[in-house]
Amino acid sequence: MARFYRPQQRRSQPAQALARQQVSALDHQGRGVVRTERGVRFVPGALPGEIIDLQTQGKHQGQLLKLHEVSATRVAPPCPYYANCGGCDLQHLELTAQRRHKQQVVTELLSKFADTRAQQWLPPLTADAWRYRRRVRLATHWDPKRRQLRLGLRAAGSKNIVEIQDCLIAETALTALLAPLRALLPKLSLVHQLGHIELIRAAQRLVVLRVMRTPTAADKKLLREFATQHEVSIWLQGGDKSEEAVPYPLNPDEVLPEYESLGVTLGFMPGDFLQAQGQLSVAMVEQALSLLEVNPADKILELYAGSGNFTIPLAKTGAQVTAVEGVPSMVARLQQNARRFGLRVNAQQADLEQNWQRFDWAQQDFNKVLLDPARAGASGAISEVAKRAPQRIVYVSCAPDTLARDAKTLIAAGYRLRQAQIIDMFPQTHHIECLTCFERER
Ligand SMILES: C[S@@+](CC[C@H](N)C(=O)[O-])C[C@H]1O[C@@H](n2cnc3c(N)ncnc32)[C@H](O)[C@@H]1O
Repeated sequence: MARFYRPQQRRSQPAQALARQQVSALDHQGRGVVRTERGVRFVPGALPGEIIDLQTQGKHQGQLLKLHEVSATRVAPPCPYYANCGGCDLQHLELTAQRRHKQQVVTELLSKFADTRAQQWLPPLTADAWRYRRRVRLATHWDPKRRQLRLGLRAAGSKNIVEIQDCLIAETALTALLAPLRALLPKLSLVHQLGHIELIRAAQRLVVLRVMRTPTAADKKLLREFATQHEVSIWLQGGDKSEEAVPYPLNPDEVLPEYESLGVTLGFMPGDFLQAQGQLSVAMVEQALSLLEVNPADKILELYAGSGNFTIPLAKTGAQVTAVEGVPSMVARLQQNARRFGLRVNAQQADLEQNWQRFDWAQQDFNKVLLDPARAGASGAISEVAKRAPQRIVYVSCAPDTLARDAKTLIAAGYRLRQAQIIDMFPQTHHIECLTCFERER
């Protein structure tokens, strides 16, 4: 019989209490950094300058046990679910300090990974710090014995559901639906086959139910009554279709939902990407166009275009725009949105991490590029962009670590980082959105 080498199971380290430790910094995930005698510990909830007791967890984590000296930037977290939910993991830090921290994180990562710094930091672009999210994903669990529904948010880094009556970062138009949903869902025959539920507030209010089977006629009747009573549009996703199933409206004559971009109203589908905050998204698009200094003579390549949030305002300036997006249905929506305004946009579907030689659109010249990738960044795409040597590049990022990695490629290709700016899209959380503008020097 064949014999295989079996590596020994790594022993987990026993937890240890460490007294009176100094917190030296905040890391890019908003955790306090403590340099103990036996290595660095990352402690959620701890702030720089504080003296704390902590309990070690695993190899590098720590749990905050007691505060001895408290930072002047600490505030009482207003959310009643703060201790269990973990979603708004910076709400114990005063708002201006949160914004300062985010700028510092981007500065440090750019310096560490790209050996560069912004020639100019613009003041953070801000809007409401609470009640700002226009999209909330709720988890559900049905206990058939007790006939009880759990409806809430998934605790950070866990599958546990934290039942909530309110969420202080979600728009009230969405949280107002929590109690009515709690009353409705147990009446549905498919309650035990419910997945997550998404609440969206764009021009309309939407409730998107992930269901593992098609609702019965009685379910549909209840859902329609709910839709009328609460003035929401209900969409269903899943049923007997695949994971990738596109949401479909409960009422077949439902119009396409809409959201606001800069000076335009655009159509989208519930499964499409939508920026977290409405008002700030519009301001961000305006700022990106301003940094790009768009004019009608420009030939612009826009990458990770979604349903056209930046594309349509770009094309409205009279510039020639080629917009590339990976998800085919979003490309179709982008084309629809361009037609809505009688604009000519060269909308293309492509996986931007593939070799660009095979893409016809990539063989043209562009003098400016705007890109807004997902958290993974644009490691393959950014090299292709650099090879084409556009004069100016505006990079919108929701992950400063991948931004810093990609910035390294641009700096090596002869670009300088002219401007950077924090977009405070996710206040109370460690998540960072940031605008950067690169210019070719040589
Ligand atoms: C942060 S969203 C930005 C969307 C749009 N700019 C907006 O403001 O609504 C990133 C987009 O990149 C797309 N995407 C992610 N990876 C991609 C890839 N490898 N190739 C092409 N598109 C991709 C996603 O589908 C998503 O629409």
